[in-house]
Amino acid sequence: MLELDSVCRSYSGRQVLHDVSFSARRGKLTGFVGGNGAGKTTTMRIVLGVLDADSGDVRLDGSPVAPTSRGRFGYMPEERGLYPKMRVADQISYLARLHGFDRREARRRAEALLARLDLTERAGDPLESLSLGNQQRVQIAAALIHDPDVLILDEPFSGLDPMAVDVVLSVLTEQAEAGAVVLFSSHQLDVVERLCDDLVIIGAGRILAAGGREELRERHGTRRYELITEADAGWVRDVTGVEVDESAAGRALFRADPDTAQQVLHRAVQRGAVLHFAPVLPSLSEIFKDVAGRVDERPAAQTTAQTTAQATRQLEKENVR
Ligand SMILES: Nc1ncnc2c1ncn2[C@@H]1O[C@H](COP(=O)(O)OP(=O)(O)OP(=O)(O)O)[C@@H](O)[C@H]1O
Repeated sequence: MLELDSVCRSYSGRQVLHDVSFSARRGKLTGFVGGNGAGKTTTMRIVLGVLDADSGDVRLDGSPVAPTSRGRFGYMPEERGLYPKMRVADQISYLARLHGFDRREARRRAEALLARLDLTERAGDPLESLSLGNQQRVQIAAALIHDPDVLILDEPFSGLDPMAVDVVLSVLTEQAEAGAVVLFSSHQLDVVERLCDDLVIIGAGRILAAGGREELRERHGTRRYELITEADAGWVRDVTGVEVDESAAGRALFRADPDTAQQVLHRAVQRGAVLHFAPVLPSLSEIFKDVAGRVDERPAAQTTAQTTAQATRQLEKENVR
């Protein structure tokens, strides 16, 4: 498990990370979500050791990350750093050689990985002649060439078409299933929601929420209920304690406490056949708005202390699990 514990960082006296604490489990895909400037890249660079934290710790499997273990880290940076004029396969096998593989093994690894990423046909072309989406797949190959134990990717899915997302996802999932930590940042909440097991939400340099996807959906946001009946469901609007968000003919999507929701169900049964009744958990974008909104509403002086306490509780819960 990769753990960050109270990591702080400032640039020129301006603090951009405030007691950042979270963990990413081996075998799982962990999505690191936040808006522009939230602190994702800074956090990832600290994990990789290319940037120092002002305070706090980064641990892998309970021990501080040593420079030698960082050799088993793979990184796909936000600013893509490959050689535009070099042929794709040459580039990837060159990186493999830098990781210590002999020429034959480096070539074998490069070919296998490019095939896995559907890039065999482009293996002999200069990188710059590929579409941006295909260049991005090459970047992913570069991060994976040495079978990293910890894989950190900055926006790996941005700019990929849905088929490419699926290809990259299956490669990352294989890496996680082989026991790696896989942490990637993204702005695309819908993509992260679909792909990740675990989520970490950061806003203005503070961890706002962290945990398993379903656990977060249970814990945050507004729980709603969906009722579909054969009869008209317009009467739901008149039930005390109910706020209807959407209604059409036999369907109502409403907010209510659990007891009131049960009352609605009983009344619906009395009125006719109930085709469907179920709680609707919030989407990740609803959770994101909920937790980000709550931070914005806090007085500035309270924010750090409260968020730290919240992040610590989350970490404790995760350690218990
Ligand atoms: N080298 C730097 N010098 C000064 N400030 C920096 C530097 N790098 C980042 N920052 C600031 O630190 C904050 C966090 O930036 P960071 O790049 O970590 O965010 P991010 O979540 O990755 O954003 P994005 O999604 O836009 O890439 C921002 O306010 C940014 O302006």
